[in-house]
Amino acid sequence: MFSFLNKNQSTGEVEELQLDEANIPAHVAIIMDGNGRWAQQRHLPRIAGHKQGMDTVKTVATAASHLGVKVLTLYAFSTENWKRPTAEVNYLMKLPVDFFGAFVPDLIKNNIRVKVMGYTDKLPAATQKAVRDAIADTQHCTGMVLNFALNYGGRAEIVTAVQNLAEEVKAGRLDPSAIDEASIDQQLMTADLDELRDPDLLIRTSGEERLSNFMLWQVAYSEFVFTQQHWPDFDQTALEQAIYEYQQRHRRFGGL
Ligand SMILES: CCc1cc(N2CCCCCC2)n2ncc(-c3ccc(F)cc3)c2n1
Repeated sequence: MFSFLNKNQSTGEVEELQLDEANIPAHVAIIMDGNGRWAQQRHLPRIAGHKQGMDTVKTVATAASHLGVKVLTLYAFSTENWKRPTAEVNYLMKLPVDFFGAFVPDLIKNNIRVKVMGYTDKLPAATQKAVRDAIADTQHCTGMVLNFALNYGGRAEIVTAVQNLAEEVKAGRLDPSAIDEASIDQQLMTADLDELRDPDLLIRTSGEERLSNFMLWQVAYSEFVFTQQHWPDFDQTALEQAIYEYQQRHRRFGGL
């Protein structure tokens, strides 16, 4: 059992809650929202929120790994984020470079492997190199997979999958009647996660209750937990609270 202290929202009392170690979600996906608002509330530039948010990535990845999560997917940059101010996009594109220098040694100590899904060929060369280095330097790790969604969009992912299948049909290698859910699963960017492709739990921080084009196919059966704190304020306790909420919905009572 993992126990943690929780402030009861209705009574205000602090209570000790337990997580069921046998019911930890294998794949947790997080939409890391609220970085800009966190900064603005402190009269800081928006990029200060992104920088603080990167520290939260390390805290939450370490906590998830210790809890026994097998895949942690983080929505770091969407295909829509290119519309943000140029200065902010340029800053964001440097974060994987900073991450690689600052956090990869700690990830290796925690046996955490970095994976990235998205249209990374559209990223600046220095960003692509940092991503390749983070993947290469952690590929020997056998613990939790830390999967960054980078220049990722759920609809674009499905369009690419359909285009690939259409090419197979056009080449005479696939009959349309043979296309099923498994065929599409195999064309998605999560295919190499095998039976851990689909998030068991999707968390979105900062109060918004939207998917924002994230893993649209894979979250078909996921539990959604929306939390109020901005991503830079998210921490191990917030993760434990979200998993506790997930477990209340997935009460197994000893069954499967
Ligand atoms: C390129 C956009 C971006 C933004 C970002 N933020 C900003 C958004 C939300 C808060 C977290 C910090 N992070 N944090 C880690 C990475 C990262 C990505 C790939 C990789 F291989 C290693 C690290 C990252 N990438």
